[in-house]
Amino acid sequence: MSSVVHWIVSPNESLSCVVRFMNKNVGNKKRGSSILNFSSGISVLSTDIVNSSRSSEERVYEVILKQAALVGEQKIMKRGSVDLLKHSKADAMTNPTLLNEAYDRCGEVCAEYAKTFYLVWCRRTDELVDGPNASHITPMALDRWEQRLVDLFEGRPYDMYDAALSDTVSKYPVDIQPFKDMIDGMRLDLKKSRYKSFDELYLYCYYVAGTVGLMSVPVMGIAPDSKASTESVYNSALALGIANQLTNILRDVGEDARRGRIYLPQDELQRAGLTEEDIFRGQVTEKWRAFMRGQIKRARMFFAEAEKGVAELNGASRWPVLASLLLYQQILDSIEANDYNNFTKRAYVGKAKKLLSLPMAYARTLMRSS
Ligand SMILES: CC(C)=CCC/C(C)=C/CC/C(C)=C/CC/C(C)=C/COP(=O)(O)OP(=O)(O)O
Repeated sequence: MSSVVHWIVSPNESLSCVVRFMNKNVGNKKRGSSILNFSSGISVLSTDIVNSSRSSEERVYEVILKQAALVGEQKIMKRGSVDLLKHSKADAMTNPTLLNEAYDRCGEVCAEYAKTFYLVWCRRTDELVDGPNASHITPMALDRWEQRLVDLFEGRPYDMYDAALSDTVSKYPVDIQPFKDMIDGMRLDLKKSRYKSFDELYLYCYYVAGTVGLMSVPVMGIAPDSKASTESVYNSALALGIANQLTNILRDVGEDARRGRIYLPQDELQRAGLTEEDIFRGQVTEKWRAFMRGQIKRARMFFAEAEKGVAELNGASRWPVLASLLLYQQILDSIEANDYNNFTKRAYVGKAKKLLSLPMAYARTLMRSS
């Protein structure tokens, strides 16, 4: 059995969102005060890969504001005692047996693939560009996938998995934008294998992972007694996605280079006196260690930002989120323990450490809620 804890966000909506830990393989602040600070001193440039003069962070913050507004609207609707379920967009799935089966199927997918954290729709999107058929994937296929997304948001799911998500988005204040942005991330991945600056890399991390945080919070819910602004909670959720993705990137430098990809800011590599050839050669030098120290420091800053938001989530979500944060963060420790050899040694967190993270996370969430 690979998983010790299997957490489901909401008891009956059992699964458009599932967190799994312990897999055998797993080797009212406003913007400006937080995320911007992470990158300052490293590089906040206005280089934009989406043909706009806005910086990536501004682009992402607009999505957060839209999401926060949606939560506000839902509160007003509830106060006006409108039964959201009665007005559900998901007319196609009024059959509860079918719907339960749809959620069960999603559960099976999670049980099969999830290592740390998992959303079925995200997995399927990722599979399009990273799965066995990835070499045949075209921008047109991604366009069709996006149309399917729009359809399911409008209550016209295409299959069982879509039906579960369609049901969930009809019941929670979930905005479609992060989902669309994730597909944009896949489009980007098809054509781009280098990142000029951290600003470019940040946008990529938002597309493929920050979006996951934004999709999750409306379902997890913010604690009713939370004093934090909705934006600040979304900001932390975004930070967790970014932190996880940066960690993933740092863990997989060698593996990615063997696929001809370098997900590291080129300007920072240059400043560290490193060339692409150094990465393809994969030698751990003093320059590489110094560069990696800076990258790890930045990833940890995003984890710290994320942690601030955990206490603001609904009680049931705090522990699994914090546990997943602590687990993933330890991959950074493991890169250090490997003396920064992320070319040929895979950084992973051992079972004992993983097991220990669970009660630690539990104790910390108890301390916060008391
Ligand atoms: C902190 C607050 C307020 C809320 C939490 C919001 C959430 C749930 C954010 C999670 C974001 C997330 C998990 C993004 C995915 C990033 C990522 C790199 C996932 C990799 O997952 P796996 O594929 O299981 O990992 P491995 O590649 O290590 O196997």
